Amino acid sequence: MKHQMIAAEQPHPLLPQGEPLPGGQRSGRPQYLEVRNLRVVFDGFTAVDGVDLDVTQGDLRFLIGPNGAGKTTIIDAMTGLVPATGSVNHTGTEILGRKVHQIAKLGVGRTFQTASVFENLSVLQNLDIAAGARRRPLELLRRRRGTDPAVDEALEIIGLEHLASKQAGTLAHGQKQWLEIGMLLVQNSELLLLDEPIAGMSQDERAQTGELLRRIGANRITLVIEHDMDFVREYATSVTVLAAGKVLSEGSVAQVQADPRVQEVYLGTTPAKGH
Ligand SMILES: Nc1ncnc2c1ncn2[C@@H]1O[C@H](COP(=O)(O)OP(=O)(O)OP(=O)(O)O)[C@@H](O)[C@H]1O
Repeated sequence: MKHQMIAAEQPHPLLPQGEPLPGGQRSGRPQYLEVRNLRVVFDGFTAVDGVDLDVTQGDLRFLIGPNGAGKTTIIDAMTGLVPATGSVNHTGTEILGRKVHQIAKLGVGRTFQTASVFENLSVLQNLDIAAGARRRPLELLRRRRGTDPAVDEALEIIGLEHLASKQAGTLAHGQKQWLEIGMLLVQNSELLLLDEPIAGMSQDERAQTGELLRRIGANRITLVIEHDMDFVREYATSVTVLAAGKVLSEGSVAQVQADPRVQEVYLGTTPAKGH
């Protein structure tokens, strides 16, 4: 299937703009995520214990921490999957307490550890369905007359143009994850919450995913949960370390790695006196 070329003189908001930077965009009015005192309690067990987070558009923030630290629960709370208290502000709009589909409509997109694509449909059909979620009636009418530029752009960005007509269920593990990310792109998700996107990937797929995150992270707010420290070192522009439901440390990769509290949590070493 032939896809429409993207006119260079008409950049679409999906197209990458530069590279992610520590601290995110510093000019204009960047979008932001501001989490305050986020708390999730399961039957008396506090899984997320008063978390504050600030992430600016253009920053590629990684959320790391030992098993059970509360990383996935934070994303679940932000996307309406578990009840929480506190505040989650997406560029001036409070999203905590809203329903899952309302949060998605407010530009918040997430992926799961296991990709959730429609296995029996083609790559293109998956993207088309995702795009349908954001189309207005006029756009739906226009859609019937040709391909949706946003779908073509997403195919290009995730590198699956050559597999557009392939059944999603037959894709390699990494390709499914990229398709899921593509589905968020066509929904115009401005805030991306990605839960261990490289889990189970080959070395090649990891590198390609890292480059994909760089391409899409430059003009979005991106929070990535990750365990693989080599990947974090390579691609994070900033890191938040979580332990026992609380933020333990935050900063550049070098800063958090040098933090004795982080070393203690990861390696069980005793922090030096005075820290
Ligand atoms: N639905 C639930 N009911 C009860 N406890 C839960 C529920 N979901 C998570 N927990 C508990 O909350 C804590 C945080 O879990 P969470 O999955 O957020 O950790 P995580 O940092 O993402 O861990 P991992 O890196 O292993 O995925 C864990 O102790 C977990 O057992």
